[in-house]
Amino acid sequence: MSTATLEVAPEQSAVAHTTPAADRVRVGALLSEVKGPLTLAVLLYVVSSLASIVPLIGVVELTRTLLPMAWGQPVDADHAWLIAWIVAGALLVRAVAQFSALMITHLADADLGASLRTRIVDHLRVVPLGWFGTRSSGRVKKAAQDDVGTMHHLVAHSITDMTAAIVVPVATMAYLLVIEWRMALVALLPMVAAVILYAISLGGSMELYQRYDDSLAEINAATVEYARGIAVVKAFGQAGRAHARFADTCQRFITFFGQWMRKAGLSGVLMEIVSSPPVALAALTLTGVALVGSGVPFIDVLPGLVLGLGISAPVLALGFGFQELREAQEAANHVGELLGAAPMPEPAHPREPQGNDVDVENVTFSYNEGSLALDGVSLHLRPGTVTALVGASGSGKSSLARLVPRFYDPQAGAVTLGGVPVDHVAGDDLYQRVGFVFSDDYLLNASLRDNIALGRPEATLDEVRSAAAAAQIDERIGQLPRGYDSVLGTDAELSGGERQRVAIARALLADTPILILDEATAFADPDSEVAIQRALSELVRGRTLLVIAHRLYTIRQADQIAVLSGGRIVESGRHDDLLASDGEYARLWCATGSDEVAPTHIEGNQA
Ligand SMILES: Nc1ncnc2c1ncn2[C@@H]1O[C@H](COP(=O)(O)OP(=O)(O)OP(=O)(O)O)[C@@H](O)[C@H]1O
Repeated sequence: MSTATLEVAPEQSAVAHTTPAADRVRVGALLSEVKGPLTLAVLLYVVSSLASIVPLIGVVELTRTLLPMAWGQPVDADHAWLIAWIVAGALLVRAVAQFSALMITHLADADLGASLRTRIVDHLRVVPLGWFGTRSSGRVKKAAQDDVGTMHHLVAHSITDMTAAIVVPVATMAYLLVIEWRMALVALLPMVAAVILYAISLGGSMELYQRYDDSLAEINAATVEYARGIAVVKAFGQAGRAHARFADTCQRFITFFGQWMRKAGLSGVLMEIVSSPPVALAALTLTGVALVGSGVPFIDVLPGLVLGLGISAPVLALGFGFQELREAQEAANHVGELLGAAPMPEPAHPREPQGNDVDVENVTFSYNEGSLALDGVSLHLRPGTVTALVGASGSGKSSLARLVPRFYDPQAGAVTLGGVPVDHVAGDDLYQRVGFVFSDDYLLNASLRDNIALGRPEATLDEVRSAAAAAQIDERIGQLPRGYDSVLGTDAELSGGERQRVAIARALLADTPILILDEATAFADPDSEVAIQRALSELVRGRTLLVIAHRLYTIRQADQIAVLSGGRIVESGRHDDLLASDGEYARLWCATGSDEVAPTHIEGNQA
């Protein structure tokens, strides 16, 4: 391995993580769609590589033809011209073949990049909404951007470079063996030595590469953590400790890298030295002189001197090629992992819900094979009523709420909408009936008008404005320099509470009969609590609302309160009845709810 190949690898491999075996994808499988153009490019590179040797052979043959001049003998001028024309022709063929091959590989790369990105984006449309968590945007960015970029180098350059690195030495060797086999063998020696040293430096390298990737990932994570948390750690007077942790991580990497260099570096440096042109030239010159001294004609030694360098020089290119192949394999694994995410099955024969009753029937759900997030839960949401889910942190409120818009499918039991299991309702139909405002609600990098009209792109500006007015955000948008045309993040920045009101305006305009709301979201910004509360009162009117309640005082008037504990509904009823029964709700109320001064609350539709 060359020292160059040991230099800091591209960033993308630094954040690599171990891919589950099931999701590993061979690079070849990803490249299969550009197999035709790549094969053509490789063939053209074979031609170009062979053509690149011709001028060197031409020099030898020209010398052979013109050598008689040195002794004052006539030369065959026609033959000399023929060689010159063949050399010129070969140079032309080489240029055309190389240019065509590179054109083909770059076009194939563009096709492959577009196709992989399209496959990734298409696949994101069918994965369950629950797949999109905190890590998902990073994973998608890495696969669609970094990993597809890594494939670019392989497709556009490495495959052709490696073709040349194999064809040139093999063809040169064949030619030299025919002319003077001893020069051929000496020319081969540096390559053999380089390959042995490369194998030595590769010993255990897969494990070392993995450790290298892991170490870089650790440094990346430590850097991000340090940069993100610096305000907090400084405020708590712990900047020194945080820095020390970061410095420790770097030191561990330096120690590991030093050990690796000591182990693999020496053979890497030796490999570079033995495959370098001066070493090969020295060996060939000494051999040539010895052969001429023993009576071999100089003209038979000359080809070895002129072409011998071409045998060992490509070893480095092969080393780089293998390194790039390894990185492409890593990238292919990440892309495969993303494309392997199980899609949310769409019903083959969708059914139309009859009405807007939501029934959760004896549902059991877990995120993984560990503990159950929901255990035998049943709940009925009557149209036009407000149901609140309450319970301690981790009791399963969000999990239950997210089953209705099919973020996940339960392992047992069913969630039905209008009498039809939600997994039998077409996705578009489901989202026209069920809307949600969750804490991680995302506003697009688009105009406020487009953000609000997301669910109804055909809505007029007046409709958008009246939804915004009901959500108590119209006035604030009016104050922005470009009003409803303001683009978030470019023309306008909004506070957390204001963003929430935009999300509520969006839900209002989408006008779904069923709405699921994370109340913590709605009250994220205390300053705008009253404004948001007014917006919510609009939202509730005439709709079925399922609210994940964190502040009990806000849901005292709810039509139904379901109390969750350890993934089970342990109580349900209205506020007064639940208090009277002196159970879990009464305990929660005493612990939190009754202490609050309630400026506002969500009114039940039937209250
Ligand atoms: N994406 C996830 N992957 C794995 N486990 C999860 C995931 N989300 C939640 N859980 C687990 O499922 C259980 C129920 O969590 P859930 O978020 O539904 O509770 P919650 O009552 O909404 O909590 P909180 O009030 O803190 O938001 C918890 O044990 C939680 O750790």
